[in-house]
Amino acid sequence: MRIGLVGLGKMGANMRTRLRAHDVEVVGFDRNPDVSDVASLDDLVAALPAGQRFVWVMVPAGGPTRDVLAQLATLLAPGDVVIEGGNTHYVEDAERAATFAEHSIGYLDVGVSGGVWGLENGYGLMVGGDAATVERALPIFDALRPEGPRDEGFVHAGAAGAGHYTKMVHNGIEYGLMQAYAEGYELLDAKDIVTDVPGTLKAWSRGTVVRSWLLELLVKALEEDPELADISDWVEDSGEGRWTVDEAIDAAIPLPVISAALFARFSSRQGASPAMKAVAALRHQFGGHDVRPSSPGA
Ligand SMILES: O=C(O)[C@H](O)[C@@H](O)[C@H](O)[C@H](O)COP(=O)(O)O
Repeated sequence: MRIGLVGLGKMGANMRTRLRAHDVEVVGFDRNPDVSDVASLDDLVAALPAGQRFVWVMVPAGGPTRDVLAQLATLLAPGDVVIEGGNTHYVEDAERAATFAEHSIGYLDVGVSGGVWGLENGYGLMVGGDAATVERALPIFDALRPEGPRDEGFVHAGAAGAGHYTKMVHNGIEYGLMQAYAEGYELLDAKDIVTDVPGTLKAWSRGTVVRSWLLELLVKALEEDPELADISDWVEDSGEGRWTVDEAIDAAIPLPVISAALFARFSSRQGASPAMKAVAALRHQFGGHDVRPSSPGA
């Protein structure tokens, strides 16, 4: 089997390597000529058999993905299939699938988890789209997913959008889990009677109820930098957590843990908190309680 792969950044380049190692021929295109197999998207499309093409798109979500999909819509032929593997907001998928369907081009949305470790461990895959198209693409998914039973690492989760929806919820859970481990780490670190924090976390990685891959990664991070001295406390977010919380609000489903984890990231970016200044000012107003002077620049 031979497929096209658009986007050869951190994720796409590793996926190309894994696909090739599993006997899937890959024609990769990236705007960076140093990593690209072909000079243009047109060349990628020309290198694949018309009507049987699979083109996996792995470029940043939002504008870059939309641009590539718009170009593919003009280049592909009936029978071809587009697989969109970025961290796209699921609300975009149904319309895209319908637009491609008007040209008899298949469209699958795929949530891809595993980060830079996916090359070695395989990628967790969550797929949305129609069953016949998913069936046709199974050899690609089988090459990318972890070794072992297909249903432990791959799911056809439902209709168009279900792949990105399930990845969104997965990422919301990821926010909550990371926050819980991080808070536990801080509490351990603050206690003088606990003299081996990294050792405690490492010990938890086998046998305990809270063992997990994220915990192993925290142990690894502390082995590399025991005080996390080289890492600032600023935490970005790429949108998945916000979409998860938006979705919960729409459905009136309480998500206290995931929301708190999202808001903790926002707090991480505030040098000084206007809200907490206001709380201190109010305590001072009604109770005459002491306030601390602000430090310069805060
Ligand atoms: O499952 C995964 O492999 C990760 O979730 C991956 O997709 C990526 O690292 C996150 O999207 C980062 O998301 P935030 O920037 O929102 O933390």
